[in-house]
Amino acid sequence: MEEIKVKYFVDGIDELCYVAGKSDWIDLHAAEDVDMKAGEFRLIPLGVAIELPEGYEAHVVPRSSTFKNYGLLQANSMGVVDYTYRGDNDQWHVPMYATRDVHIDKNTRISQFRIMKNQPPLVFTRVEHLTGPDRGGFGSTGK
Ligand SMILES: O=c1ccn([C@H]2C[C@H](O)[C@@H](COP(=O)(O)OP(=O)(O)OP(=O)(O)O)O2)c(=O)[nH]1
Repeated sequence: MEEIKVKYFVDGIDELCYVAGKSDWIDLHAAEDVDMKAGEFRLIPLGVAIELPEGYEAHVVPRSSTFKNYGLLQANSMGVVDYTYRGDNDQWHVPMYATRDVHIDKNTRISQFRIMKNQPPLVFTRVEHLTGPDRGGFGSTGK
């Protein structure tokens, strides 16, 4: 098992828990009570900073039930936590947009994350033409 250091910014939220055999995504908790009005945007603190293993990043997405239960949409669709975001003050947050008035209790599980290997270093070379077969452009395969 990979050991990962986690700093908790507040008391009263559950510690991160890897549930073997169910899913390898790990739930994240709101670190404070949150009240939002319909149409409001808020950066909700998740109460943790995490020292990611070298060569990894984390992807943060909503739990499947978050919209149904709270009417919240993650404003950046998916959060990317870089390997370099790993210091004492690098608390994770989730940007949320409220589609209705909502109250969320501190410690509510609103998001989930997993870690992913970084892609290899890339070099981009400008060319006039590509050598691959043409697929027909955006939206060309059907309705
Ligand atoms: O949903 C998110 C997305 C990002 N982050 C943190 C981790 C990430 O490493 C850092 C910066 O994110 P990113 O590079 O995507 O944002 P930016 O808008 O380009 O900001 P920066 O100027 O800090 O790079 O913010 C979160 O806590 N939650």
